[in-house]
Amino acid sequence: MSLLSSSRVAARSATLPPELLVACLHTSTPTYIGGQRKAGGSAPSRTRLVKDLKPAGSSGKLRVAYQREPPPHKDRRDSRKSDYDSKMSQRLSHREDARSPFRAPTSSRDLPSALKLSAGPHARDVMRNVEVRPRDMSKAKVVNPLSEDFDLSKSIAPSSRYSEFTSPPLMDGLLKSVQDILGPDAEPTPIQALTLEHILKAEPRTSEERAQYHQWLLASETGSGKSMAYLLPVLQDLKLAELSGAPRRTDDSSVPRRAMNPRALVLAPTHELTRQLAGFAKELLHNVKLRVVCASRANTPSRKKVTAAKMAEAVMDTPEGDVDISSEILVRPGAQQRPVDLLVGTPSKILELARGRGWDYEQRDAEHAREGDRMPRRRITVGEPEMGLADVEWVVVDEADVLFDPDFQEATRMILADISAARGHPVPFEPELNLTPSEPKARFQPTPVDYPFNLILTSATIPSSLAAYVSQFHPSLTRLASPHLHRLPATLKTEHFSWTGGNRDADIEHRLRRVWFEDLAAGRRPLSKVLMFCNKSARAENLGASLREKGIANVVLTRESDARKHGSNHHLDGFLRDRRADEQSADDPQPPASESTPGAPPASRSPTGAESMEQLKDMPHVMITTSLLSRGLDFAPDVKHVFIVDEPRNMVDFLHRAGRSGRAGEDGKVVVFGKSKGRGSEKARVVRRKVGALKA
Ligand SMILES: Nc1ncnc2c1ncn2[C@@H]1O[C@H](COP(=O)(O)OP(=O)(O)OP(=O)(O)O)[C@@H](O)[C@H]1O
Repeated sequence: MSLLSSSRVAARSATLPPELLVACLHTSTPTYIGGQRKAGGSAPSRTRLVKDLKPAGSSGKLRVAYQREPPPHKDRRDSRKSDYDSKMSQRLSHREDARSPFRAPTSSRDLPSALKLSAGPHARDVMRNVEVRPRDMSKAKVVNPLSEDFDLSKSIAPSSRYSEFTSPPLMDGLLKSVQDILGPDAEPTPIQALTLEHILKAEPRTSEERAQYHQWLLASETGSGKSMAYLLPVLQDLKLAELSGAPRRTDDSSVPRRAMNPRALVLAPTHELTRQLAGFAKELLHNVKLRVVCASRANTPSRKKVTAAKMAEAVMDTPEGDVDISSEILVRPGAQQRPVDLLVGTPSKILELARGRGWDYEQRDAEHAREGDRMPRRRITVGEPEMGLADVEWVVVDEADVLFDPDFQEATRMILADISAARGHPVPFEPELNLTPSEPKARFQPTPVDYPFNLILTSATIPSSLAAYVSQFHPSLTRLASPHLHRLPATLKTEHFSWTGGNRDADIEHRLRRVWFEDLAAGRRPLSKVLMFCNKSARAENLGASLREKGIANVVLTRESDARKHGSNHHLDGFLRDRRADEQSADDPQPPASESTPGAPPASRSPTGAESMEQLKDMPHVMITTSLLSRGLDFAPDVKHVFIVDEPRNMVDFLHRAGRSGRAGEDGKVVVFGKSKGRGSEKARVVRRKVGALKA
């Protein structure tokens, strides 16, 4: 029986007993390798598409469950450590440039339409919730694709007790900063209410409390204020400890003296995000002095990077105790090294600072090989540890589903293990992580890891890989979740745009111009900015060139873009949220709303905003990127539209891409392009149903 036959089986299943049906599928499951169909189930398979077909409940519906087998880790280990940053970029810019070995075949006419969506690493998340009715395949009902991965009922939901940023529990300085940033009437979002209630301490912790460590998972939809939710309790704890004179481990002369000695670390997957997070932490600390350093100097090759010792000295050289990462680090010989409070960086950068340059010897090995060096391949000595980790009491892993995904969890866990060792409580570290319990579920015993510091994991999506990691290694972790997790923000509208069948770039241009015509008609100024997501870098470049030819200025940003190499976020200027610009515009008089549209919302000013279509030739209002920029970045409120130009590979990526707009209660719209008629249109219909299932 071929897979076509999932549909035919489905159609005939009403007459088959379920056990027979399942057995029948299990014995003859076809397998697919790299898109090639192999006969039977005997070939060694990485991707197994059909796992089970069984009746769901009493409705008589059949439910198709799909499973992706994990990749053999060994194959990827060799390259894993080399150039982590570029791989992270690759990974984020999507899993898409390289054909995933887990892709489902897209050509087989026999496949049920739901299977024809190409499958990325989260294929299982996307696929497995398609319920197929025996008699009508076209009306397959889709439930939220992520709802099964993370059981919201096991999480703590927000209560009404912390519905205000009051003081206490928030210290005055932080409260003032929050009000400066969000306005005097700001109220905590649900995830912030949860962290105020469960993580934030109003009084300095006693020495007994300081010896007990906790783990939390913060899960809430995009744009719901998770950064502030974790920064407030961490910064307050650091300040209270400082004020109460709580001892640091490095006060003990037996602990080796090293550079920086941060008390808290925030890990994030991209340099752009680390810079934005560090900037945000500094804003929160406007009235409470603590030292925040961003460790990012972009994706420059390892040998050009600054060392922990140089950074520590540079921290001394600036009045705010802050490093200007865009300038060269000046070393002042003999400068006293004062400790840092909060360090924000990518895992690779933090490892480089902590272990010393050259920790990732495999990268150097690869460089030697590239340069034609005939030296025998050898393991290059790992540098001396430079940055002290003994004082780290807090670690936040932002975008935890990326940093604990199978490709990157090793570097992340390596940092956690290094900190534990530096704090005198080493934990076992296995480079390979097996998240699949070998024992039957009933006998499966989790293997908890007790890190000697407080750990916060946070993400807008908790896919099965992260859920499995958490259950296995942190079974007692406290789950704080917003009730809207795995949903699109309520203020984000969705639209499905159908390709006309002609030139697709022309279709995109047409839709783009409509955005601005609508703005003009409604008297909205400046004109909206648009963020476009493509699946491949080359596609992004081509689309950018095509729009430029039509007189639409745009910025293309992919992992190869030179603009990313300068160690600052200037390449994102005009698109990222910039509060200083917002404040300036608030001081400016507002232009009157168009007379032709009485009642139109007041227009806002932006230093980079175009007021007319003519200005769009010179002023980029379009940013074209891959999923590289889909994670965590807080785009400006005038980024009112997100265009998903290529079919989303999975719903996790879709949520993050779409969530760059409609943030913090702002209006936004996500436009999903797809085919509505003819061959291939079934894919778009499936996407449409899945997107519908994500609506708030
Ligand atoms: N209580 C609040 N009220 C209004 N706006 C808020 C509040 N808290 C945070 N914000 C704003 O919401 C925006 C989004 O916040 P943030 O980037 O932390 O979201 P996030 O949940 O981390 O999103 P993502 O999942 O995309 O990373 C920021 O501009 C922030 O200033």
